[in-house]
Amino acid sequence: MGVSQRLKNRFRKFLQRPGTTVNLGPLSERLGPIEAREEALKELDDAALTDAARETADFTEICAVGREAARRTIGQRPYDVQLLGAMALLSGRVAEMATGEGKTLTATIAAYGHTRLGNGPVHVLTVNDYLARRDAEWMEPVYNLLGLSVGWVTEASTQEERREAYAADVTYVSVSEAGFDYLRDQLVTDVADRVQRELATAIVDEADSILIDEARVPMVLAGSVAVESDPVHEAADLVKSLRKGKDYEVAEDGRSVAFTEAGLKNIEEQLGGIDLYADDQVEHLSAVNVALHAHALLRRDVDYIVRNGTVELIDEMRGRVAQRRRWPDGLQAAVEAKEGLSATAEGEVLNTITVQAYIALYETVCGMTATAVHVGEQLREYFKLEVAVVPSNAPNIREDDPDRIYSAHDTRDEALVEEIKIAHDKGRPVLIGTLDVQASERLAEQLKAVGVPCQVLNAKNDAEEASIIAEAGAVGAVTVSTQMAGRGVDIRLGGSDEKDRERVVELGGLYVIGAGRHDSRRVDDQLRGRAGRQGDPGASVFFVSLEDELVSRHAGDILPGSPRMDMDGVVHDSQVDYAVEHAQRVAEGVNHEIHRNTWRYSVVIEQQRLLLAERRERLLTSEVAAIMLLEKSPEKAKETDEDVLSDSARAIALYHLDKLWADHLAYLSEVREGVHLRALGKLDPLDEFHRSAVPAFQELLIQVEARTIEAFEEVDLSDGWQPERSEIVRPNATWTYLVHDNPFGSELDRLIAAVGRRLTSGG
Ligand SMILES: Nc1ncnc2c1ncn2[C@@H]1O[C@H](COP(=O)(O)OP(=O)(O)OP(=O)(O)O)[C@@H](O)[C@H]1O
Repeated sequence: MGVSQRLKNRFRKFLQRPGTTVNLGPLSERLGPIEAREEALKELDDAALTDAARETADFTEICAVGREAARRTIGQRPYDVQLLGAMALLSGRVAEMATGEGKTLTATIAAYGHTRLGNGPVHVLTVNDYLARRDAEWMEPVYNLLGLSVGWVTEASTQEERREAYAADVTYVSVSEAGFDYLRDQLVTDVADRVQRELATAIVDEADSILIDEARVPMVLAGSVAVESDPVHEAADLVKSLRKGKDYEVAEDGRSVAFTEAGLKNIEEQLGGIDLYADDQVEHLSAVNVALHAHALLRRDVDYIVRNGTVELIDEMRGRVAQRRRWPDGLQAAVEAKEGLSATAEGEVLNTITVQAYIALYETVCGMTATAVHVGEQLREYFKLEVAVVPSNAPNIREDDPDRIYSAHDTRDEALVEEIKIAHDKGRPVLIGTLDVQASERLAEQLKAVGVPCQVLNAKNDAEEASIIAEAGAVGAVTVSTQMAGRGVDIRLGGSDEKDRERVVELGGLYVIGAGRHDSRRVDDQLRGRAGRQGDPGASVFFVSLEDELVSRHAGDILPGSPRMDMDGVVHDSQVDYAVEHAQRVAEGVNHEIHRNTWRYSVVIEQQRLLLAERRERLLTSEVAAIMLLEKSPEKAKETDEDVLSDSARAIALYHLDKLWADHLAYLSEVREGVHLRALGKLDPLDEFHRSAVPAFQELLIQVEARTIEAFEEVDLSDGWQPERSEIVRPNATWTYLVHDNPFGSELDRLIAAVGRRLTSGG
């Protein structure tokens, strides 16, 4: 039986797998013809191969040529499953491929293919700068032999470097840098200042993470304006002296906190005897509520760390510092105040777009990840993307043990340390995934106490994390990592050079232990996937405590009072197993609901953005503004020199369009918060939002014209067009950031909750 036949048999099994929505059968039929081309392509010299690469526009030939180019340049002949993945990407799917299957090379063949199919330029969107650069540099020889240029962008790239990178056929860039570049390009007043070309094809790496988990994250471009004093910052001092249980109560789920009557009175007195619920005290009420949240619910070293005098957020999903992320402004300031730091400049928001809306701007989207099936439905709902499950190259022989569940943290931690020590004493490499930085550090201490040295990979040393994780498979290595730190880096058995591979194989391969289940099964699966790559031996297990936040928050009420345990304190109780699974499902459901809600609100904004972008493009690249002025302000327009009219009309119209859009975005976010108040009056908040957003946008379009005419009539054009003499002052400095999820809902949600509590308690 030939290789292709064996693979076909395995594919057949795969095609029956539930959740597989795309039939890979027809694509796998091409593997034979691809292989049949191999010998002939090997005969070609490099120049002839490049010529061949430039000629084809057919899946079979694209894969055959791509395979030969990879073999020749980086010495890796793409496996059949990689070609199958590449074809899935070429047909606009999300390919699910296990960790270590070689998605980087798969994406390269797909990127090449997309350019051949006329879908270029191609952006490969990564989760971080490190991977953008690494993958572009690694794959460059392959691209070059295929006759393509490749570029990469990181946060440190200059304008010129960015423009050059985007001019390449294929560009590797983190999704946030790409989004920021888009936002900046939307504000240029000269076409030549743009860095990106059209958004044609996006190949999304770690697709579930970017398309689902990060989807609702707004990317923000702000311009410098003076920092105003922030009442929230002042409120931080007020809440410092409050005590839990007396002045405030934290809800069991740890996600909300409310003042007690005594606490409120205390605050009201400190504020000089005001009534916080009086109509004119809304700002104070909201400020002290936010301050209380920062004080009582956000934990240093779990939710954020303080480094170099600033608050840096820890990304819940990845457990590492989220670069340049902020909470919504009030909350960020409250946490800064809590830590005694001065508030960072806030600036005026010039433009913002969510990751999801940015991705939607591409003509063609496809992606790859190890964990797509679980979010298959959402990928279809939000991006019309289907998942294609690509079988692994070698069968997965990793042993996934059932969870070990303990009733309390103490017993769990003891057992966990013991388990690590036993494996370590034999020399078996162990990778432990913890839920947060604090847990990592606590575990490291506990391991040290029993004489087990370990490497801690967390938010605080992310610069080195790639090289540390690369060695996590070495003999005796113990690596403690917060969730997905170091993602995308290969863990080879026996160390990165595979020096002691045989010994580690004998020991059973990499042992992955989760110190608690994550909020999503996908993240658990990603952790497990660290072991058992390419048919390597390996094992995984999760050590769960019933005191873990996930379990107590979402399944506290269905846990049996006294679960059955064995002598070692391990719980053996089907009801408990069920509760743990249930807790994770609930957490996933909550996240999905939040995502859907944000999305429903953003649909109308995104339609408006597209309309506005079209209008802006016309202003920027044609004479529509001048023509409009000739009609609406004929006297002055006619007596103005043609070039001066063209320049001034364009600049003035663009300025007002951008300014009005920024104001519109601010207005919409106010409306969005405000509509929740109206929700109390039983109106549908989404309808209400539309009722405000639609006319406001129509008004904006009218205003752009009106203000342009007005400004044109006022400006002195006697010495030509001199922007500095006009009212047009564009921000001289801009910066970008991501808005982190507000973990507690919007400020107004909380306010309503607080008001609601007060009403229901008869206050
Ligand atoms: N066809 C091939 N032949 C030999 N080695 C390969 C081949 N394809 C990929 N590799 C190697 O496999 C390793 C994993 O590749 P890669 O990092 O692209 O995997 P991945 O699927 O992206 O994994 P992750 O999910 O961790 O990001 C790399 O070291 C790469 O060099």
